[in-house]
Amino acid sequence: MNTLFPIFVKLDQLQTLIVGGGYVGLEKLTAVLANSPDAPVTLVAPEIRAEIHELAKQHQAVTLVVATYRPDFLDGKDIVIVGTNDKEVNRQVQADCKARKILVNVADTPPLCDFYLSSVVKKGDLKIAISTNGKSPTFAKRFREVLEEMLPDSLQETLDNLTAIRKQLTGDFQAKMDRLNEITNVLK
Ligand SMILES: C[C@@]1(CC(=O)O)c2cc3[nH]c(cc4nc(cc5[nH]c(cc(n2)[C@H]1CCC(=O)O)[C@@](C)(CC(=O)O)[C@@H]5CCC(=O)O)C(CC(=O)O)=C4CCC(=O)O)c(CCC(=O)O)c3CC(=O)O
Ligand SMILES: NC(=O)C1=CN([C@@H]2O[C@H](COP(=O)(O)OP(=O)(O)OC[C@H]3O[C@@H](n4cnc5c(N)ncnc54)[C@H](O)[C@@H]3O)[C@@H](O)[C@H]2O)C=CC1
Repeated sequence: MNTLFPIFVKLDQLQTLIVGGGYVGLEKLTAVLANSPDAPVTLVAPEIRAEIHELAKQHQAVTLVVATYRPDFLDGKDIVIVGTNDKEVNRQVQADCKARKILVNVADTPPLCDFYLSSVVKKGDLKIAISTNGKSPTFAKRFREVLEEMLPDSLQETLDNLTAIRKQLTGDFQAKMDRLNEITNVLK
């Protein structure tokens, strides 16, 4: 049973720290910015890949720090993603986060994660997050591609129309809900 509880987090309003500036750091920073381009993210590592420098240039709210991890990097942080090539460092960051009640993801160590990243399907304002409970990230990626292919671009128009109708509807909560259920019945 997949007991993970999915939520959609407003990273724009939170402070994120990524520890590690290699392939994993790049992958996670890319995932964050693809969803939340203006999120304030600090990435710390003694060596930072050129692609990460490129990304940081395109996203004003990203700060790169060339340094080895120290616990004070956690000051003021809400969420941490760690993926260095030093397992001891990863474990230390995780322990420091737990002590401060900061949510932490250790990229290649599921048991140490408070949350997992998901595969994300996007069609305009519609966003679908996929989890395989850590069983197969590759399946999640492929299934994302299938759904992306399947969903029509006109979905955004549908959502915009429904927003307009939703704003115009009068009556009590139940009446509005009944009307919206009726209108969207065609989607089934
Ligand atoms: C548990 C989790 C924790 C977390 O990282 O958050 C985790 C863990 C691990 N990933 C590993 C490997 C790979 N991960 C990917 C890709 C993605 N991994 C992502 C999430 C997650 N990965 C979380 C669970 C998500 C779920 O429930 O499905 C995605 C969805 C989101 C993202 O990372 O942004 C993103 C796809 C995004 C997209 O394209 O849609 C690929 C494929 C590729 O890169 O093409 C490979 C190689 C092939 C393979 O192994 O499948 C390994 C083995 C490491 C090793 O062998 O050393 C572990 C550790 C382990 O399993 O023990
Ligand atoms: N590359 C991949 O797609 C995957 C990698 N992994 C594992 O994840 C780990 C990281 O992989 P990569 O990013 O590819 O490694 P990498 O060698 O490209 O990068 C490692 C990064 O960690 C940083 N680092 C090392 N010590 C640090 C410290 N004390 N504080 C802050 N940063 C520090 C380095 O400066 C570098 O930026 C490896 O152990 C690898 O086995 C697991 C799954 C997939």
